[in-house]
Amino acid sequence: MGSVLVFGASGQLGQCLAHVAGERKMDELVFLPEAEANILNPAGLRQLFARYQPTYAINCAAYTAVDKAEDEVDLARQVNRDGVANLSTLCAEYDTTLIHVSTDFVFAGTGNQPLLETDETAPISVYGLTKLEGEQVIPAHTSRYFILRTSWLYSEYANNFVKTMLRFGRERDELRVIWDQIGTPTYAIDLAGCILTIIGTQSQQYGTYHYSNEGVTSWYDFAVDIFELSNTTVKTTPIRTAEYPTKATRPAYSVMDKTKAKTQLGVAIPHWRESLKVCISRLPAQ
Ligand SMILES: NC(=O)C1=CN([C@@H]2O[C@H](COP(=O)(O)OP(=O)(O)OC[C@H]3O[C@@H](n4cnc5c(N)ncnc54)[C@H](OP(=O)(O)O)[C@@H]3O)[C@@H](O)[C@H]2O)C=CC1
Ligand SMILES: Cc1cn([C@H]2C[C@H](O)[C@@H](COP(=O)(O)OP(=O)(O)O[C@H]3O[C@@H](C)C(=O)[C@@H](O)[C@H]3O)O2)c(=O)[nH]c1=O
Repeated sequence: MGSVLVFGASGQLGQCLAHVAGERKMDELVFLPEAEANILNPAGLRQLFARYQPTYAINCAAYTAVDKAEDEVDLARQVNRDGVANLSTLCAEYDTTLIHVSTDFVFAGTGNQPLLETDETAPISVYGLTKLEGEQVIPAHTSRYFILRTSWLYSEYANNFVKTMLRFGRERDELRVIWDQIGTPTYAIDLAGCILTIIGTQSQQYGTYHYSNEGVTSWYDFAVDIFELSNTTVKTTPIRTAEYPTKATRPAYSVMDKTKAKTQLGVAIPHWRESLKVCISRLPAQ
């Protein structure tokens, strides 16, 4: 096995990949934080590809500030589209398989049935639009790619909804959380495991996949379970999206169907509540 370059290594998913690669004793991964590999710098990227001749490139680098993206359209597009194009070009040139991560926010979220990979995309936010544009540039350069669309990532690393809720639970008397946005949380450790399974099995089932944990919930119900599993007592009130105004609009329904990932990649997917228990047990008690 040749080397595996991980871009955006200091973000949440990058750190989860380091965790799982350590557990699986996969020492071919090279973790590249933005300071060592800016995906907007083609010359710097080229030097890395020339030096490592990677078999795989995993792209965890992204502009993920959903509300801020509404005001920083150009920057979001540069990172989420142009950076992906830079990586795809080099992957084609160096015979490198690209594993890229995308989002449920490529969908409008107006339906009520689990979304298939072939369902129509229609993003309703700048973040979602630029992530879709990133998906679309890849096949123009290479056919050896995996695009994994995931949703509601959380883990013990970096900033995420679980850690925000636990902090608010300590700091506030009452929380108001949206209950009319429905989706599935994903433990980023499980997603990292899926990515490393693709590499470990040298899968050639290229294409676009949905990968979240199993099950369905709302942000409100997710918050209630976070508090229950962490023995946190805080009044939590369900509210409608309209009562929590944000700059970006989020999909109302973004549950994804994972049949393709389970059958073609052979990955087992835990239920979100089981994975949440694992994450909470690993977070330091406050
Ligand atoms: N977080 C979530 O809930 C979800 C995330 N996703 C997708 O999953 C992937 C991983 O997300 P996650 O780990 O949570 O996100 P993070 O925001 O935690 O990590 C993204 C990383 O990318 C880095 N980065 C930004 N710009 C560049 C650049 N030009 N060159 C190199 N690195 C850069 C960031 O560095 P810095 O912090 O220094 O800017 C950060 O370390 C992304 O593609 C995201 O779109 C999909 C669904 C849900
Ligand atoms: C903090 C907070 C959030 N919310 C709502 C707002 C929002 O609808 C939802 C989640 O809020 P957050 O800001 O944590 O997460 P958000 O940035 O919307 O999360 C998204 O990030 C991008 C990167 C993705 O790709 C998506 O899959 C999704 O995970 O919870 C409340 O209702 N009450 C609260 O106190």
